[in-house]
Amino acid sequence: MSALRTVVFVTGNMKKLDEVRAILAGSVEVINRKIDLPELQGEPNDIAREKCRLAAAQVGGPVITEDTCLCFNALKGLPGPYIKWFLDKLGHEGLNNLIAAYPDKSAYSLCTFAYSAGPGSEPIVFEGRNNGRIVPARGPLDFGWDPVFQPDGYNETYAELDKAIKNRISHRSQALGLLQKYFETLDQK
Ligand SMILES: O=P(O)(O)OP(=O)(O)OP(=O)(O)OC[C@H]1O[C@@H](n2cnc3c(O)ncnc32)[C@H](O)[C@@H]1O
Ligand SMILES: [Mg+2]
Repeated sequence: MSALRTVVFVTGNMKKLDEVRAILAGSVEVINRKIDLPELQGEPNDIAREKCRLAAAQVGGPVITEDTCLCFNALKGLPGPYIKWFLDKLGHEGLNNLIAAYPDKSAYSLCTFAYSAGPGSEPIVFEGRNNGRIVPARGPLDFGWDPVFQPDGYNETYAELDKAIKNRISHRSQALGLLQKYFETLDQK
């Protein structure tokens, strides 16, 4: 059997780290570096790439980074990459209020992982997306906007779902599935 691949994941968010470790368990060993990286404004893809370039430069070696968006269709994709600040300022109720005037409560969670082989090496991005809708908060309050996002096909919010189910269907697990496939192609070289 080949040795586990080890990768440095630069994030300040320990809940993300827990999920990434759970999803990649048995295939990739994840080492955390907690560096607060500045984040660009703009499109999710560009934000994710730039975050990864900065992380690779700081770490001086191969890294992964991740940027998560929560996009409301009634608001043409906003708050998107700015969800962290909207959630901080408005809370779960405020997120619901943002779209109170719109009949369309549909939303999607979008996760963009970026991998750089090291400083100067152009990041490669892997996107995962899960459709759902915004609901009044239900379930444990310990991870971001999980209580207000109900994925399509489920009667529970992300927060209410068993962690193993969230980790099977989430934006994050879909993006990591693509990253794992990419790592497999590297292993074959
Ligand atoms: O250091 P980084 O990796 O940037 O960590 P962060 O917490 O700043 O994360 P983002 O910049 O990607 O902002 C995403 C926001 O969405 C939250 N979030 C991320 N993934 C989530 C998930 O799966 N469920 C609920 N909330 C999530 C997270 O707590 C932030 O408030
Ligand atoms: Mg961040």
